[in-house]
Amino acid sequence: MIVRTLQECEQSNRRIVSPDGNWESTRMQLKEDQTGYAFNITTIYAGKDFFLHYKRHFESVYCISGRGEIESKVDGKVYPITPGTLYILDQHDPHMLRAFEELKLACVFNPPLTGREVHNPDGSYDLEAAPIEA
Ligand SMILES: CC(=O)NCC[C@H](N)C(=O)O
Repeated sequence: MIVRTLQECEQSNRRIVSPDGNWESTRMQLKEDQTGYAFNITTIYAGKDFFLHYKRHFESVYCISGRGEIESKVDGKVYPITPGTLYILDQHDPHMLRAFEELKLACVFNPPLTGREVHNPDGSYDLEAAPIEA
């Protein structure tokens, strides 16, 4: 069994701040845990509006707090994000993410993140980013 707290993870190199200034994410569970998926607590900063496209990952995102929306760039549909909303990117869907207020999100990735992923210019993550201790 592995037990970690958000507080201890936030105070370690598991907390990644996006260089584009849009978000930060605390990587609580990673590939090195050998479970086949990763679990992160992500904060999207208020007012941010940006493009994401996980070409090599599936992601499920559960809203804990805040208010925003997700727009599919496949069909243009817009879905509100409020506490209790889960969106599942099961088709590697390109999308816009908008935070009207700061969003606190619980995010699961398959395949698992390796540690220091930040977005490529095309909105994707690489499959093997540097580990957190790098
Ligand atoms: C919702 C989303 O994908 N935000 C970007 C950060 C990501 N959740 C991560 O933890 O790397």
